[in-house]
Amino acid sequence: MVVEARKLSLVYPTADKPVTALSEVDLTIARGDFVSLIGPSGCGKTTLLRVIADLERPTSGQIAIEGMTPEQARLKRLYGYVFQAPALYPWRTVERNVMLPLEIMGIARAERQARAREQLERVGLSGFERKFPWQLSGGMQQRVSIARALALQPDLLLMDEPFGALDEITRDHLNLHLTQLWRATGKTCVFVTHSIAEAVFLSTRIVVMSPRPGRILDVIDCNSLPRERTLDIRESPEFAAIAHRVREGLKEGHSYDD
Ligand SMILES: Nc1ncnc2c1ncn2[C@@H]1O[C@H](COP(=O)(O)OP(=O)(O)OP(=O)(O)O)[C@@H](O)[C@H]1O
Repeated sequence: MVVEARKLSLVYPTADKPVTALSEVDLTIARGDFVSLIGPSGCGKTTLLRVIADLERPTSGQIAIEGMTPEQARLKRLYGYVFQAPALYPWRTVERNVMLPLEIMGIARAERQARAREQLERVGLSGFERKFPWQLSGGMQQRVSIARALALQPDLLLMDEPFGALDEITRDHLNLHLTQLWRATGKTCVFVTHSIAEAVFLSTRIVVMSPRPGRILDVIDCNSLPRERTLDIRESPEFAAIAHRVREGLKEGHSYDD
């Protein structure tokens, strides 16, 4: 298992009263899975992703990443993390943004550049190496941040609503791109989203979370959909059936506020 969490709880101590963000979460993620976390705003999706990434420590429960503690996994750079906003340095070119984590790791310049170019090609940005982030669209910037996460050659890719701020057409395009990239690389992905359609389109499994404190209400298998996904699968009855089950799960948690 790439991720194994047992009875994971996390309470944020705040000035007035403690906030329970996660409550007894059990989750296992196998190699090559694409798992989406979906749930209402504030239900603890980002917190769960941050616990996997060792950016937060759980208050109780256990979590292992490839059999290691999250800290060991972080130090071994087993994961790449893509944030909600692209978080690129405006004074660095696209290529030098992708090279930055490799620079920090002390990787030689030639290798850094080769890896950055390879990953930029993977996300369809060959030819943009020397541009600055502000010369690119929002969708392209987010592809740069995916390339940056991939440049570390992680086993696990953690993505926190990477396409949330983009228009629907760009989002469709990037979803298609991401599913192709996932198939080509065989990476394990954990993806936070608010969008039912996006979760169904991308995932092998969807984890439906309750409003705060975040608990897991349902884990939905998406393998009735073909592994190779094209945008037209969204018109299929299998797609509709899975989307329906996600919606029902969210409703059960009294969280469906559309
Ligand atoms: N550092 C913190 N200190 C105190 N409370 C926090 C902290 N970080 C998050 N919270 C609270 O914990 C709960 C879960 O937050 P989290 O960001 O994990 O939710 P989310 O599901 O990712 O939300 P969204 O979909 O809006 O991004 C929220 O109520 C949030 O206000």
